[in-house]
Amino acid sequence: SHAWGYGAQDGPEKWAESFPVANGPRQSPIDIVPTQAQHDPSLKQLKLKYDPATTKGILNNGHSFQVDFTDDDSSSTLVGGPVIGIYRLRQFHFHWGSSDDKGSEHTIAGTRFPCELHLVHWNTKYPNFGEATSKPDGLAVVGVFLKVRIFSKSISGIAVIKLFQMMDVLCGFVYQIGSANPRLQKVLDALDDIRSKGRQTTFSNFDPKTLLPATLDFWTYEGSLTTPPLLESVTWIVLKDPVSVSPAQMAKFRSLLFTSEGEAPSCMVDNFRPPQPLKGRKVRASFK
Ligand SMILES: NS(=O)(=O)c1ccc(C(=O)NCc2ccc(F)cc2F)cc1
Repeated sequence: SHAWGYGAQDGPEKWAESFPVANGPRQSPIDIVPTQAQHDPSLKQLKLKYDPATTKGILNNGHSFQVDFTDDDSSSTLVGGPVIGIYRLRQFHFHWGSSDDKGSEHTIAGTRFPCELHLVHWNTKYPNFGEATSKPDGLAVVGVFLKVRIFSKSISGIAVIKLFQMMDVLCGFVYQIGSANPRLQKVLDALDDIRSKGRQTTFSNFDPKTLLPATLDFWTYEGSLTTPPLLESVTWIVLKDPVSVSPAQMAKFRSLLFTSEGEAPSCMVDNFRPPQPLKGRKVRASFK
């Protein structure tokens, strides 16, 4: 059966048994080595136009949770960057770890982030998402790293931290200075209603643009879905700049379950595939 997961019996090391493309020439994710990426001045600016009214709902699919969008018109699209044509937003979802030292799928020179956001788009030259998933230029996924920051302000903040740490020693109290991402919070607040696999709830009027960093500098390469069926149909667009997330917000991701109600509960954590062989592929950078 095609049942797959992230455990020892059904995880990424076992996927090739049911999905032989797992050992294909353009698998994702990969380790991105910035010094080996080539700046390509012909890459266009990435243009993301999202209409919050296309937000359809939020679902725990047993591997991650996703926010789905209506894609029967081109209200929410990706154009430019490395792609030709118009790609429609289908859904976004995340991959995360059981602790802050892992969780992302792509890595940057071996650095792993606690979480990675994927915004999934499909090429409107094909009739629908399902058709597009089997074409070499069918999908475009924007990857965004989430980074836990203790303090997101300037260097003076570090001085403040030093002061607090001294005070900390003196007063023995623990503080957590703003690293929470307020835009992410609306998504995380919906998770209480979709704790188990198969649960879905209403979710509306959300603009995914609010989850993106200030600059859309990116690396791009030709790859695949990072979960079975691992189809080699994705143009990956991985943003250079991370967005912030707090430890408390990470705990919220980790409160979800892989399992359905009634099954023995299994925490939804470490739902990431490790980096795959580059096999001669070139990674291009949109920035110097
Ligand atoms: N993590 S990722 O961004 O690479 C990713 C994005 C989408 C999917 C997906 O839609 N899978 C289900 C699915 C649904 C329909 C279909 F035709 C094919 C298909 F893979 C899987 C992985």
